[in-house]
Amino acid sequence: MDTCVVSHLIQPVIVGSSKDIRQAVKMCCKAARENSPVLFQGEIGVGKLLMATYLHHESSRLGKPFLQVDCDFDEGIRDILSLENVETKLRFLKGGTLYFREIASLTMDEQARLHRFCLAAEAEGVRVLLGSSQNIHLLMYEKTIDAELYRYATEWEIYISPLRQRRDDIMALTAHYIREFNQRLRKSVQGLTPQAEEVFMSYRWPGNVEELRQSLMRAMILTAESFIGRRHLAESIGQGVDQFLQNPDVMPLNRMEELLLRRALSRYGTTLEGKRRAARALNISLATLYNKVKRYNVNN
Ligand SMILES: Nc1ncnc2c1ncn2[C@@H]1O[C@H](COP(=O)(O)OP(=O)(O)OP(=O)(O)O)[C@@H](O)[C@H]1O
Repeated sequence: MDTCVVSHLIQPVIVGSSKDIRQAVKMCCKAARENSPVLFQGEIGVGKLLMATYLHHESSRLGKPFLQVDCDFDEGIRDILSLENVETKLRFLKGGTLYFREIASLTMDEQARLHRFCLAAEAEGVRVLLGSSQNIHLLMYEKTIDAELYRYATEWEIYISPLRQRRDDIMALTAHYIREFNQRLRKSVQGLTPQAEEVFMSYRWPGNVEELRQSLMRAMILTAESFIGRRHLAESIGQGVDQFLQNPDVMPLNRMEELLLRRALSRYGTTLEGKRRAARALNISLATLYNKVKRYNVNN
C-alpha cells in the first residue's frame, strides 16, 4: 500500500456552529463508538475527509494509523484492491482506519472489488470509511454503482451540506483561516472590509470550504494592508473554477463535468429556457442535464 498517504495525526479542528455542522459532528461522535462502515457524502471540498479524521480521533482507534486512499487519483488503486496478500498489506493498519475517497469514481468492476476489499479489511480489524461527492443514491437509481457496495456503504451515512447552505459558518471559517495564514505568512491581517464581507457572504462557493481557504490564501498573499478589501478578492475569489477553465490541468472528469455544468448554467440561467440552451451548449439532452443538475446539486 505504498501509494497511499498516512496522515492526520493532529487533532482535526472543525470550524462552524451551523445546525448542519453540529449535526454532522454529533453523528461522527455516535459513529465513532461503532465499527460499521460510514459513508461521508457532500459536494467537493465540504469537509468529508476532515470529518472522517475527526471520527477516527473520537474513536478508540486514536493512536492507530489513519490511511487515506484517493480512488480518483491513486494510480495504484488496482494493486490496492487486489485481494492478494491482504493480510500483509493491512498489517500496519491493524486497529486503525482506512478512508476511501471518491468511491463513485471507480468502475463498476473496481467498486465490486472495493466491496470485497473492505470486508477483508474489516476482518483484519480495520475500520472502513468511505467518501463520495456524487449522490450515490442517484447512482444506484441509475444503476451506475455496484449494488453490494451501495448496500455496504449506506449502512451509516453522514451528509455534509454545501457552504452556501450554511452561510453562518463563512465568517467563522474566514477568521480561522486568517489566523492560520497570518502565522504561516508572517502577516497581521485583521479581517475583511465590510464590502469584502458582503462578497464573501453572497458568493456561491461552488468549491465550498476548500475554495474559501484558497481564495483567502491568495488574497492574503496579495494584500499588504490590515484588512482584505474587495479589490484583493476580485483577483482571488472564484478562481478555483475560472482558473481551471483558463489553464486546464489534470483533474477528475466528474469534477470537470461539474465545473462545466455550473459555468453553463450561470451563463444561460436556470430557467427552463436557460437549461435548454445550456444543454445545447454542452451537447447533451435536457433530460441528461436534469440528471446532472440533480447529481451535482447545482440548482441551489
Ligand atoms: N468545518 C471545517 N472547519 C475547518 N476546516 C474545514 C472545514 N471543512 C473543511 N475544511 C477544510 O477545507 C479543506 C477541504 O476539506 P476536505 O478535504 O475534508 O473536503 P472533502 O469534502 O473531503 O474534499 P473532496 O471532495 O476533494 O474529497 C481542508 O483543508 C479542510 O481542512
